Amino acid sequence: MLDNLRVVLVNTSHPGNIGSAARAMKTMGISQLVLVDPQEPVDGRATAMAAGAVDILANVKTVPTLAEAIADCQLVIGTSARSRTLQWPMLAPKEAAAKLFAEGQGAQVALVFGRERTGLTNEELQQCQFHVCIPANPEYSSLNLAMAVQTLCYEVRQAWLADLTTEPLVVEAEPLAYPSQAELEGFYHHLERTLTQVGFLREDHPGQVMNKLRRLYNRARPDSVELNILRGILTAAQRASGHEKNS
Ligand SMILES: C[S@@+](CC[C@H](N)C(=O)[O-])C[C@H]1O[C@@H](n2cnc3c(N)ncnc32)[C@H](O)[C@@H]1O
Repeated sequence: MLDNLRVVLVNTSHPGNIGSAARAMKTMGISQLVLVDPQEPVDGRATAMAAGAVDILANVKTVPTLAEAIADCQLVIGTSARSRTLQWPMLAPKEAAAKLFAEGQGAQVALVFGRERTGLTNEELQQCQFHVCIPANPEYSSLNLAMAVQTLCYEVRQAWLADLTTEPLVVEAEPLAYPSQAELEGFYHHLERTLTQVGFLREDHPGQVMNKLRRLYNRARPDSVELNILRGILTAAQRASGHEKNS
C-alpha cells in the first residue's frame, strides 16, 4: 500500500524543507513525492537535508497545480495546523492514517501539505475530502513542515505494521469504487453550471453555496455509480430547462 500513497507539498519556499520531508518519508517507507509549484527547485540544499533519501528527490514529480497533483487520487487528505472559517470533515491523525492505508490498497491516495508560512489556502483545502490536524499545543500548534510530514507518515506506517500482524478479514462484499479527484471536479463543474443555468446560482454573486455543496458531497462521499446518477440528474435538469448538456 505504501507505494500508492503520495505526499504532496504545495508551493514550498525553501528547498531544504523538500529534502527534510523526503528524509522523513523514507524513514517511514513512503516514496512518492509530488511538488506543486515550488518557489525554488530541488537543489544542493534539498540534497543535503535529504541525506540518504536522495532517491526520493531523484524521482520527485513537479506539477503546476494541486488539481494536477491529485487528479487520479480516490482519497485526498489535506493537513492544517488551525481550523478554518468553513469547517470540513476532520480526522485525527490515526483515523487519517487508517483511511489512507485502507483505501491505498487498491487506489492512489494523497496527503497534502501547505506552505511553510501560510499553509494551504481555503480553495486548496476544499479540494480535499478530509482534513487532518495534529493535536499539538493549542498555544503553538504549527509544526515545521518536515516534522508534520514525519508525524503523519509515522501514523500511516503504524497502520501498515498493525495490518501485517493481524489475520486478514474475510471480505464478503465488493469494495466500493470511489471516483477520482478529476471525476469529482468534473461533477462540481457540472453542478455549478446547472445551478447557474436554472437560476439558483448568480454568476455575478455565487457566494459560498458551491463550497458548502462540496462539503456536503464530501460528507456523503458518493461512490462512482452514485456520482453517475447525480450527473444524470443534472443533465436531465439542463435538458428540462432548455439547456444543452455541455452549454
Ligand atoms: C509551518 S506549517 C504552516 C502554518 C500556517 N501558519 C498554517 O496555519 O497552516 C506548514 C505545513 O505543515 C503542516 N502542519 C504544521 N502543523 C500542523 C498540524 N498541527 N497539523 C497538521 N498539519 C500541520 C501543514 O501542512 C502546514 O500547511
